[in-house]
Amino acid sequence: MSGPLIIAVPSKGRLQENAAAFFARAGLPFVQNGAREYRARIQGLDDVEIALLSASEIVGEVAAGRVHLGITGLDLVHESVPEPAQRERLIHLVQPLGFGHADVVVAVPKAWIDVRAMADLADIAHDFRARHGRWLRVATKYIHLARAHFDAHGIVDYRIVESLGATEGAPAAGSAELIVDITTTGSTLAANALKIVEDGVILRSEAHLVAARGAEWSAQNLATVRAILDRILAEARARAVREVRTRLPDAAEAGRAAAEAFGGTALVAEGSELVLHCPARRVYDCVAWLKGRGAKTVAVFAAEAVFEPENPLADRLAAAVA
Ligand SMILES: Nc1ncnc2c1ncn2[C@@H]1O[C@H](COP(=O)(O)OP(=O)(O)OP(=O)(O)O)[C@@H](O)[C@H]1O
Ligand SMILES: O=P(O)(O)OC[C@H]1O[C@H](OP(=O)(O)OP(=O)(O)O)[C@H](O)[C@@H]1O
Ligand SMILES: [Mg+2]
Repeated sequence: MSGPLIIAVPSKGRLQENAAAFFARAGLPFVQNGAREYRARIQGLDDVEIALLSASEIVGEVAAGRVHLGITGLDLVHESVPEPAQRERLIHLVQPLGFGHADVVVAVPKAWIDVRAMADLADIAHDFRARHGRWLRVATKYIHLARAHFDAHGIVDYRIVESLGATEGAPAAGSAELIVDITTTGSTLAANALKIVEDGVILRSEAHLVAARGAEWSAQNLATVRAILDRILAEARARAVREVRTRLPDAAEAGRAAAEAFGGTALVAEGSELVLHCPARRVYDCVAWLKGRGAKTVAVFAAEAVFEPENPLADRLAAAVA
């Protein structure tokens, strides 16, 4: 028998709650695995093991092929495996998850009124060195992302000061002149009197489900991952549709026309019975249209899951790890 499918999920920090909620929504709730706090299981799936790690450790585990799947931020994926060809070879992006949005940005003191774009920063960096006899210092934990962006803008007169926390405080503390860090609402930057440089957005990040191309994927692991992705997709599809039920004398004809008009699907259109799946955002247009055709009672339901025969996420993943 092959080993379990291992999924690494953030155990702390910004992504933890959302990651657990994401699996729970798909009907895949975590249950604690006895006394081993850093391990959990998914209820009902015996051949899955959840490894609870920090978001940054997860990228390393995925890149090394020690886990099959992981949830982590795109910023960490790019920072941990900066070289594009290598990243492509090691990590398959299964799906963006719609949470954990954060931009990696270059930010300078608001008081630097002459610095608006990266080009201004290049001028300042050069002058700074001539004037102070030392390099401009950039505080960051995104060392590779910062270097690549500075390179791309032809900035060479600077030095990176590695920061492991409270990076935004570095300029005021005098340990660096500017920073590269993530921001979401901008409030931490504002509180520290920093502003984003115009072309200083290095990466727009979001939490992703990622797969390890270098892990050992047994046929059983692939089947399990397909079952998991089936449920994830079914939940996402369900959120996007409403089920509309009614009776009409010409249900078959009305079903065809409604499906075409609203971009939906007629699930049942026989005799006088009509069951439609309609995009959620168009559901009331669809109801009005059915009433216009003579429908009396029209009932609208939210679906819990909508399973379809095809699973493009699982197909792409299988191809990526083949
Ligand atoms: N303010 C934020 N809003 C939304 N997502 C964020 C925010 N800050 C960070 N993230 C995302 O969550 C990831 C993990 O950040 P977080 O600060 O939770 O990690 P951490 O637990 O501090 O990790 P470590 O201790 O390894 O640095 C980030 O890399 C980013 O993708
Ligand atoms: O733009 P904002 O909405 O203000 O968010 C940005 C801040 O959030 C993150 O820090 P976090 O609170 O996770 O603390 P940490 O640095 O200890 O990880 C990030 O490192 C920024 O400091
Ligand atoms: Mg943080």
